[in-house]
Amino acid sequence: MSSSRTQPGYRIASIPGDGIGPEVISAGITVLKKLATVLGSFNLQFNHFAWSSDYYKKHGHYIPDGGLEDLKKYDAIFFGAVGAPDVPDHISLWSLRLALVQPLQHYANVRPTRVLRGITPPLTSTAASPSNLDWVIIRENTEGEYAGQGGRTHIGKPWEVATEVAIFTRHGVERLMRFAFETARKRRRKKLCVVTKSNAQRSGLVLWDEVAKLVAQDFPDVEWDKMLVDAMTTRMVLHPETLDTIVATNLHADILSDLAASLAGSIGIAPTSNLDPTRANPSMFEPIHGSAFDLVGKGTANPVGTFWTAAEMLRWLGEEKAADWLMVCIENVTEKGVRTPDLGGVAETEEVTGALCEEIERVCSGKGGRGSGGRGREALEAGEY
Ligand SMILES: NC(=O)C1=CN([C@@H]2O[C@H](COP(=O)(O)OP(=O)(O)OC[C@H]3O[C@@H](n4cnc5c(N)ncnc54)[C@H](O)[C@@H]3O)[C@@H](O)[C@H]2O)C=CC1
Ligand SMILES: CC(=O)C(=O)O
Ligand SMILES: [K+]
Ligand SMILES: [Mn+2]
Repeated sequence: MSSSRTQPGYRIASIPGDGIGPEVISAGITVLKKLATVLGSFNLQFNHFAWSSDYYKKHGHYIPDGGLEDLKKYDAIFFGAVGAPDVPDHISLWSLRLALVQPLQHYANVRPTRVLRGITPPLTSTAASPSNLDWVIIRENTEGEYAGQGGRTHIGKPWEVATEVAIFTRHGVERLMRFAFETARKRRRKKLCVVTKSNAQRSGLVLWDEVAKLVAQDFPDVEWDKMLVDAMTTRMVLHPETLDTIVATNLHADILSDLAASLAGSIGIAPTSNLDPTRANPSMFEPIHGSAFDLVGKGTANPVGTFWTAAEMLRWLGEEKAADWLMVCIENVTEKGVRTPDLGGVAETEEVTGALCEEIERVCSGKGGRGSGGRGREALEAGEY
């Protein structure tokens, strides 16, 4: 790779996947390359993997032999989405996304949500204002309801039986709870809400609660509470200011995090990090949304979720400052009103991407100033963001 002795370089495996995945990943790579060029403090090298539903239809598999081992040579994976109208969703999801996060032990799925500058959340009559909707949802990502345990017998017969067994291991729950408490501890409010359903789910979720309580003893500085998942939806809508860090099971957090993104504006803005916190394997970064067949080819997919994802990826790689600057530039663009239709705007994916590249040039190359609209480099260096 091309990194000089003084510059860190990162090898990124990009897997755009299906539907709008390639549209938003291409936008994300454009922005990341721009940022790396303008800052000049690190190098990024992208290698593309064509693993997708089209590839599956040609080859009979999503991940070729040795593919997983290849991926392990990269510093991070930049993923779009998987899912196509002519492949059953459980085949596509299990053959690509879940076929990566499980063996790569991406047990912590991290989903921050807040109201970006300039965006008016859809439910303006509730409390979801920028100052009080600022959350991180930690989703258990390798077991629970998506452990893959189950099966079907007597297929097609009237007496057919199908099982879908949720798996909760003490090891899996404990490592996730530790990660969640640590995340909460690093945030200003040091608050954690443990989402559960231990009234109806009387085994796995009872273990979940017990382990949360045990782990909490090691974090006396974190204020925590417990909430049943059904009631949690109302708390998110009506009392967002009472929440900060949230930990939930694979299924519960999958649902709550789409709700969270929409409360903050749109499913099109939110990022996801699939982390192996031990760093034994490269972690994987993707927007929260899926392949959105309904938007494919229209050029209006919101790329902001992928841009925010790119910032989270840089942060995980150790490029904290670049991540902060990218977020400031993203919010300068949302504040200017260059937005896709899901956010009430008229801009296309390409226009938002172009506006962000211009903003990166303006702010990060030192040309930006406080008076020139949005926030500039001086403000960044003064810590005013
Ligand atoms: N991580 C992954 O790869 C995921 C894959 N999927 C797959 O994606 C396919 C479609 O699933 P859906 O349930 O429809 O979820 P989806 O997230 O693809 O779309 C839900 C709704 O949000 C809108 N939307 C999504 N992303 C957007 C963006 N960037 N900008 C503007 N609007 C956006 C879509 O137009 C649609 O109306 C399925 O095959 C599903 O299995 C779904 C979620 C995650
Ligand atoms: C598959 C899915 O919906 C997710 O990972 O969020
Ligand atoms: K995705
Ligand atoms: Mn989801």
